[in-house]
Amino acid sequence: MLTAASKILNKSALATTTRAMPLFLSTFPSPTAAAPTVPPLRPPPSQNPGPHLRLPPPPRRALSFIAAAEPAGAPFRTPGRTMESLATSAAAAASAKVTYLSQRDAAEIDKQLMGPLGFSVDQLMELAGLSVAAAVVEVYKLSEHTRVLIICGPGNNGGDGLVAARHLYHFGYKPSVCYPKRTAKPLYSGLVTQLEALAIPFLPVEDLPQDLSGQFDIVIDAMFGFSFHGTPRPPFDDLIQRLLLLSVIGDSVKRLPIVSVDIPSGWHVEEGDINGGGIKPDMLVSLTAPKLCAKKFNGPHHFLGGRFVPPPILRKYGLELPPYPGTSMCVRVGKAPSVDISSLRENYISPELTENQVMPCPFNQFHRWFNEAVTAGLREPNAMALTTVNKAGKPSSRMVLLKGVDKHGFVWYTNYGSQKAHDLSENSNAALLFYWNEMNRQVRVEGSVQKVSLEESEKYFHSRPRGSQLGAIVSKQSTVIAGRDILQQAYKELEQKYSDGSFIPKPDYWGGYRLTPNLFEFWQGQQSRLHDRLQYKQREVDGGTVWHIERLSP
Ligand SMILES: NC(=O)C1=CN([C@@H]2O[C@H](COP(=O)(O)OP(=O)(O)OC[C@H]3O[C@@H](n4cnc5c(N)ncnc54)[C@H](OP(=O)(O)O)[C@@H]3O)[C@@H](O)[C@H]2O)[C@@H](O)CC1
Ligand SMILES: [K+]
Repeated sequence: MLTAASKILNKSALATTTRAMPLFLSTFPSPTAAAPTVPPLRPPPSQNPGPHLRLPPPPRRALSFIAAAEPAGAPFRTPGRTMESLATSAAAAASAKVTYLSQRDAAEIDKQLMGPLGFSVDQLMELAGLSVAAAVVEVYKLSEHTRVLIICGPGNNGGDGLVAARHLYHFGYKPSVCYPKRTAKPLYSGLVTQLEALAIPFLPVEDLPQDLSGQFDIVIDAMFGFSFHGTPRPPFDDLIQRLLLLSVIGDSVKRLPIVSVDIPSGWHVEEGDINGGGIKPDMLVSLTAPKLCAKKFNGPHHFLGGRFVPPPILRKYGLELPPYPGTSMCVRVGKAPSVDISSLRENYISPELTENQVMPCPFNQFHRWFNEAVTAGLREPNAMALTTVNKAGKPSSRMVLLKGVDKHGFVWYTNYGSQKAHDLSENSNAALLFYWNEMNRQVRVEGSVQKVSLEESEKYFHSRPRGSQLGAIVSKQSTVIAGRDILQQAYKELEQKYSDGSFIPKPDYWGGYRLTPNLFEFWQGQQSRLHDRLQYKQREVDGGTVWHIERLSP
């Protein structure tokens, strides 16, 4: 779904075969050659919403349930129904009110979902297990927590654990399952068969060591959910003892973390850990809505999963739940624990970047990585930090969007009155930085910057949505303004002026820049900080310019 420019460049990138790298590489075209117009480069458009689903009319009992639950009041907002930005939903989730369910209400909701509301147990279990796996991934990085033991009980809580095991396997973890009391129902035997097909080991209780921390990096407690009552019977009493042991082995940082599904097993569903002698999970993934015992959970990570609660249930039980971010299957309840910044570290696991794999031409190598970033579905892979330096040597950086790239350089558009424009008029040297976090990749580009032709700027300006065209006119970029309303007022006036759809002229103070590179560096994060850094620098050879590749120490 790349636009013309990148398609053309993709072709040239593809045409250049990967081969053993000679010391001196492809000739760089003269930067003085007339720069062609660079057609816009855009990340793929968001997916089409697709055809509207036509739902069959609900059965009569569904209608009566929904009608009974319907209040006369204002429309209800379903948590997670809107696609909020991560920032918006993280702020909303941290401050959201949360409703806690009694054991009776939890069981009743379960019945209504699987009765009048038309869900099947398989469906809900699949979504519940996926939520658990998604929450685990958010907190326990694969690189440090590969081996997961999932202890499954005899009911649906155990079923959630079996589903989570399958998803964790597909996410790259190494799950093992302890499932001592199997339920002879097709749903459960199907889940077991699915795990067996993935060669996931099923471990008998007798084969589990007393101290689980030597063999596993996480334990998922999927023994009992909201139907638990009394005190745990064998063999679960023994398994709970092993989880209890974990809280006394190692300190809170090194301890084997326990993730409880819906309820910490052995806890009273409403009262929680009554005698204080129960397990102390590090993470609780509440499903549908937290149960009353979750009020007593004081571990660092409380998540909510089960993104399927329809408005009739929300209304009937007056449920207030945090909004799910974006397309996520889970959301954190309350604030995230504060982190020690110095301890934040990622152990990168990536394919090696070697001299004989990279393209001889850095533009082609850039295109290869850019296309991979697009294919990986990264958000705004064309976002880049632009650093400029004024004549006094004072640097400044900001993010801008790459709008075109070819062998003449990297193009972006801005306001010619902005600070970066002032800096560039005094000093044409600049640096670009692309950071593709999810791929452990970074690309640095350095070079000199010139304005693109008026024709190129005009062409791009008129390819933008009309709202962006008006926004460019409204903003006298980097000047101090008294408030946001000034922008909104000016925008409104312009919107009115051009409401007939007439041509919006490009303002003189808006246009493009092109950075012509003299250096590229491709960085691939690796384990133990032994990162790959391949630098391309220009060299003069026989009157021509060639790119020379060197490996830099990480
Ligand atoms: N919408 C929702 O709500 C969704 C709910 N979902 C999930 O379902 C969970 C509820 O599942 P559930 O009702 O099957 O019961 P659950 O808690 O797994 O355990 C029951 C089993 O444990 C047994 N047992 C009980 N006490 C015991 C004891 N002291 N010692 C030993 N055994 C004991 C009991 O045996 P019994 O006592 O009846 O003989 C029975 O076999 C819920 O928490 C959530 O995880 C999701 O899948 C989807 C969406
Ligand atoms: K549990």
